[in-house]
Amino acid sequence: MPQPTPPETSSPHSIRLEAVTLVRGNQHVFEGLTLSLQETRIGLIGDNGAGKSSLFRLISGLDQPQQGRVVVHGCDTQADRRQLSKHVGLMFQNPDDQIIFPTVAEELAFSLTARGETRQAARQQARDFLAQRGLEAWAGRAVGELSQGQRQQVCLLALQISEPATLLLDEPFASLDLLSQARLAAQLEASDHQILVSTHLLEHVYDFERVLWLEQGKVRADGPGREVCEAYAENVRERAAAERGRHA
Ligand SMILES: Nc1ncnc2c1ncn2[C@@H]1O[C@H](COP(=O)(O)OP(=O)(O)OP(=O)(O)O)[C@@H](O)[C@H]1O
Repeated sequence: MPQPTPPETSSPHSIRLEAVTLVRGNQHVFEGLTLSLQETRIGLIGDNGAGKSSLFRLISGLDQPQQGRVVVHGCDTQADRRQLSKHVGLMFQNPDDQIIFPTVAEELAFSLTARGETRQAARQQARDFLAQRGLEAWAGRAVGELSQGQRQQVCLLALQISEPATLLLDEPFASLDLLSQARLAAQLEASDHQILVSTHLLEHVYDFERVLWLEQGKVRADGPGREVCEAYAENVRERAAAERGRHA
């Protein structure tokens, strides 16, 4: 008997941008960008304004392209919006853009109610999830009284509890102290999710199997983390030296 063709959603890690044009304000951020992202660990690097956050906004369905399409694990981000949260979760660069609820447990529970859990079950699961990580004391804490780095941790926990197949982490190390950075790096290494990380701290993506260097909405380099990070760092050194020369 012929076997049915498996749906595209069965592909474990598959994100495709097909000839995507994105305009934000009056800025053409991407023009005809085509990308296939299947590796388990992918880093995004590049100057401020290169398009890293915009790429995450497209993949998570927050922004829609003016042309082309974005397909995440078989879900078209425009046509299948309701399915998308199962497949992809975005941790914002600024936790205050993500957090809605006054307490940590409520914020985590929201990730579950958004996926159909009852409020009571979601609250209990949130408390259990925190307790499993030795963070039971955080459950009732007011988010507004946490530090920026702690709020970032809450955002990551809120993503992890809902277990999307792909995590998009926008500068997750930016506000963390060194020990917290090391903890997060170890956590990411141990995770079996597909994880895309945008960062200016190159050491955190240096060993990734794939890193994209974005420059003004285009892919300037794409390859193993070590090669791409070294090429970008060299380019930055050259530009900094040229600037020093001009000001001398
Ligand atoms: N809310 C917005 N409205 C209009 N244009 C925007 C908006 N946010 C970003 N842009 C533009 O989109 C382009 C890409 O910005 P994006 O935030 O994606 O860059 P980035 O690589 O994430 O930068 P950073 O390293 O500073 O976070 C920039 O030219 C920026 O001016």
